[in-house]
Amino acid sequence: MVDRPKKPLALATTPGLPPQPQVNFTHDNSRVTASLPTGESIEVLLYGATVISWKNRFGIERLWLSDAAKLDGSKAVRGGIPLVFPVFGTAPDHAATSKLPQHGFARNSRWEFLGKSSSESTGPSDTSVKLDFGLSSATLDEQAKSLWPYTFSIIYSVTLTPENLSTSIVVTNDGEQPIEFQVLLHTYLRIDDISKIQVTGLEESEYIDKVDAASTKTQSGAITITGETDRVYTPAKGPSHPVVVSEDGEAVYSVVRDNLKDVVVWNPWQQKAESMGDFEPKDGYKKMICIEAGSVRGWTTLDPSDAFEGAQTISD
Ligand SMILES: O=P(O)(O)OC[C@H]1O[C@H](O)[C@H](O)[C@@H](O)[C@@H]1O
Repeated sequence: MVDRPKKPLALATTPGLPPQPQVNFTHDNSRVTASLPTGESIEVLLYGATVISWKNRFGIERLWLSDAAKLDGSKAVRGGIPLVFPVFGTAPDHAATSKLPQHGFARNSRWEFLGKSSSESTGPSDTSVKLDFGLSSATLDEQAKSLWPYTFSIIYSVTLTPENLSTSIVVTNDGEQPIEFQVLLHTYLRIDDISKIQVTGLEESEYIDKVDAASTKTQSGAITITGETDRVYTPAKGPSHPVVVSEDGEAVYSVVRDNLKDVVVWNPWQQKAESMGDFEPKDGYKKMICIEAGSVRGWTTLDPSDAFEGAQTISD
């Protein structure tokens, strides 16, 4: 049988109104996909609301996803953009989150798909699409609820435009006691060759070096990756100052943050990649770098009825 290209889903038009932007969209029990008239596309699993694919208009994948990543809900996805909430790593000394698994429950929970909206300003060439996902104490599974018994709701929005991908999180405290949390957008960016990578935008910033006894250091110059790297930066420049990943001197990604004060830079390198059962191929560490926007040094306190919003925009 010959594989025919799928026909774009034409959205209904109403006489008198301009035609709706044409976004190709699918939604089933496990994932949501969308693509723009200009060719860019995204794929999001309901498990963890994990973005597992972001392709540019030429169909080239921008996110790294392990060949051995579990996509069936049995384990957090190794790759894409897992969402870390309400704890980064583990926090044995922080009573409220001490019982939670590494990186919390958001990446292991099944999210609800709340809907999509698309918009255009001048025509199909600038159509964008936003997908909204929800997780709350009402939909959280019993086990996670028993480990973190707060009343909350989260809306996570993934917006694709021809120029960039944005992910934003809004956490609301619907309960009667303050909530303390950490949050991180754990983005695995796909690159060609780690030895040619430079990360700029974090010069003069203080960081915690997790591979050197959590010592505090100050970045001098651009970051290059020559071994296992696991650092929590608190950027010296504001969130709108981009963190740029360059390959062979050419900027390949730029990450701008909104209300996310920290940036984690992670590459497991050879030995750690070997030790992770779901990391394939084993030399895949040469093809990825995690630039993770979040708020993970200390805790964000959310009073009853308050909401926190944080976002990142990645341009390629
Ligand atoms: O293996 P995971 O639980 O997905 O964590 C993967 C990595 O996430 C972050 O980048 C942390 O800083 C690392 O210490 C951790 O190894």
